[in-house]
Amino acid sequence: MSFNSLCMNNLWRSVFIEGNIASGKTTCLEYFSKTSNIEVLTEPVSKWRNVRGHNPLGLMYQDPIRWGITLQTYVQLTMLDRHLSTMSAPVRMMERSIYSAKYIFVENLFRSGKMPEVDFAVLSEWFEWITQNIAIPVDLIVYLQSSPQTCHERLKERCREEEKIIPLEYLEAIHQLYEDWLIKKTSFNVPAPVLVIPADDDLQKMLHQYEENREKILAGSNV
Ligand SMILES: Nc1ncnc2c1ncn2[C@@H]1O[C@H](COP(=O)(O)OP(=O)(O)O)[C@@H](O)[C@H]1O
Ligand SMILES: Cc1cn([C@H]2C[C@H](O)[C@@H](COP(=O)(O)O)O2)c(=O)[nH]c1=O
Repeated sequence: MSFNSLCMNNLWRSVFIEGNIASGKTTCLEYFSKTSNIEVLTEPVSKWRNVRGHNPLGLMYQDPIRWGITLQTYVQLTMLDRHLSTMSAPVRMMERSIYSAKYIFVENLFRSGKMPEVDFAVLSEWFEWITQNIAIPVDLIVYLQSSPQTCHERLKERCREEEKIIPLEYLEAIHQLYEDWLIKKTSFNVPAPVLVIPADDDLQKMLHQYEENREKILAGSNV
């Protein structure tokens, strides 16, 4: 689809790229960032690692019961900021969303007993207020569906300091929450159609899959 036809038909599209930690989201976005007329918004992980000299991501992994609420409050704010920023191209591809922050990561902390009930209640009130009062545009969710084992391998290879202590079981829990949300659709509201891309393959095969799905992604449609 050409830039002109997208603009003329007022077809501005917002696509979330979802998936487990180290499933390949950033790599996928880097690939599409080479395409003109696509705006790519990666996750603000650098902010989560450094807010005014503090590292809430690192603190959360060290002591989730104490610092989970701190990280997740900041994740929610920075995601909302990303969602509400003015689009600079007819297609926006954004890494994760305010939805996955809540439905996957906050949920996982709470279910695993690592977030006190009062912290979960306060975050939930914030989340519900935001999503009921502020329009968050989304046309399509692309789910990079990878096995927790693959993610574990890639995570070790990437070697982000804060994540060195993540065990396979953590990735399995995140995987299950993603599957319940986006595949089985049994846990939470899914705010847009879902396009599933299997993501265990090597890089070359993944690039091929991205090409095969390019038109759907540009059109913001899973059919
Ligand atoms: N298809 C792939 N095969 C092998 N390694 C990959 C593949 N895609 C990404 N990687 C590597 O795995 C690590 C995590 O990828 P990344 O794109 O950062 O994942 P995410 O953004 O989902 O956390 C990086 O080191 C990246 O180079
Ligand atoms: C959205 C979100 C993320 N995190 C953590 C999980 C990872 O350690 C990083 C994000 O890295 P990725 O390679 O982009 O998956 O942030 C979190 O703890 N809570 C969240 O809501």
